[in-house]
Amino acid sequence: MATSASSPALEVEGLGVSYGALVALDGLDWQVGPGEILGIIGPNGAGKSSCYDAITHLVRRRGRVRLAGEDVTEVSADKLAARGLKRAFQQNAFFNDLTVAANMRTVLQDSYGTGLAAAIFAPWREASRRHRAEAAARGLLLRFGIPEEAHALRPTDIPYGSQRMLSIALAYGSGAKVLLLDEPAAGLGGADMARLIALLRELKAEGIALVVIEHHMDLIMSVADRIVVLDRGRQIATGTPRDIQADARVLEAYLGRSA
Ligand SMILES: Nc1ncnc2c1ncn2[C@@H]1O[C@H](COP(=O)(O)OP(=O)(O)OP(=O)(O)O)[C@@H](O)[C@H]1O
Repeated sequence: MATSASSPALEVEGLGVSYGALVALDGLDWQVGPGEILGIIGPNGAGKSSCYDAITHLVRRRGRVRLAGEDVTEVSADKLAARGLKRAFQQNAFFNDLTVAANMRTVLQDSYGTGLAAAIFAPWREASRRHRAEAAARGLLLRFGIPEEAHALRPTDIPYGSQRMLSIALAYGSGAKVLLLDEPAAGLGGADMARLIALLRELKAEGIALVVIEHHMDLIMSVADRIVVLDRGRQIATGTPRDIQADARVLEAYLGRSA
């Protein structure tokens, strides 16, 4: 069996999804390594989100999924997250009755929680853990570019750019080996876009494997190491941003469709 040191961080082989008679995805084969950014692009309805649903085991699918060389095709979504495969969704998903800081603490709970017995019989330990959880949440929020003054607010009361960063921070949680991002740049303007690009490069430098679905071509062409192009559920091209920009099949998929 392949070792995790020599294996891709995430690999899909023959990945396919059908919704009833509709084949939304067929025969996808790609991999992403630690410290690499893989872009996934394609026209609306090409199958990009279905690809994430298939990887994270939210839909029935064909093919294999491997995480650090280990076949995880049959592993459930929550266990995949525990193994470091994390996903941020296209729509921001927060606990809206909690503050930004409390949202962050909630996703860190598994790493810092003590359980009921400890809370009752060793409350000092619980207090110390809570203090560490608060410090960790604050540190993560700052690292993801969410300023201190936003921490006590509700997520929907902070600027939209910070909401997008918060959704990535919540997905990252206590750490990720592979991070799947679905249109992180949607709705972002200039300064927020620059902040996002800097963050993606930081996560890459940390050795995280990033997979980024994106419609924003300038962003994906500037940050991705390689790009997979989907069209009508099929992987029509794979290569560097330069290869992809020169690929006639890609231009055809985006521009040349007559029907
Ligand atoms: N739950 C579902 N039930 C039935 N069909 C679905 C379902 N989810 C997606 N589809 C269909 O599968 C195809 C692929 O959809 P998907 O959302 O994966 O594409 P996408 O590339 O992410 O699109 P977009 O860029 O618009 O988000 C589309 O034809 C879509 O209508």
